[in-house]
Amino acid sequence: MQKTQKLYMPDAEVSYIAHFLSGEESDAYFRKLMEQVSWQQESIKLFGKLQPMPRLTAWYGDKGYTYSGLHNRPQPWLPVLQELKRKVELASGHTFNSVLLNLYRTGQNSMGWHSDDEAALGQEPVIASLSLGGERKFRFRHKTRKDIEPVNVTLNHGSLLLMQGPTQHHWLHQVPKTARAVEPRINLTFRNVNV
Ligand SMILES: O=C(O)CCC(=O)C(=O)O
Ligand SMILES: [Fe+2]
Repeated sequence: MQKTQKLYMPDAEVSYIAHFLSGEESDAYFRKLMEQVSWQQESIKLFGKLQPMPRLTAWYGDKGYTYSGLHNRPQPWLPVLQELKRKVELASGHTFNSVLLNLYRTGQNSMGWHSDDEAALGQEPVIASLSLGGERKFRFRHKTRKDIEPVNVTLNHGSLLLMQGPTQHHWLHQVPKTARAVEPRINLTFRNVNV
């Protein structure tokens, strides 16, 4: 059942569909993506030093795009990614021309605080984030208002999180490390990139 839950967040528009894909579908997509995606170990510049990113990534789509200071030439769509893109487009009512994939191999893999506010994503980007595999915590924090509490969502196997409207202007998000033993997790963020 695709029940949409609206998160209560001022200055944002975020909704969550916990059971976007069935358990069986989710298992099958997880296995296919582990196998078929060309996972890369990229580096990021942190305090002037090149460091390996604490996760593997891959980029598929129609156009090139700069992300975390890296210019990635996207790889051509795989059939499995086009299939997922179609499902996400139907559910969200938006179209997408690229997907960024993240593979968090252990609880020590993570993503730091950021917002997806690169110019190439446009003024009020719609970002559809599909999660497969181990559950991880996803945190939101308002950029300027200290009176607003951070928001935590557990992104489960087969869930879809939709961020749109002014969300990226006003909020940061992260996937923190966890000391718990967690299964590997794949996240796909579908985006629209204008070049
Ligand atoms: O793994 C996630 O849920 C978050 C991914 C993300 O924020 C991003 O790719 O920009
Ligand atoms: Fe993000």
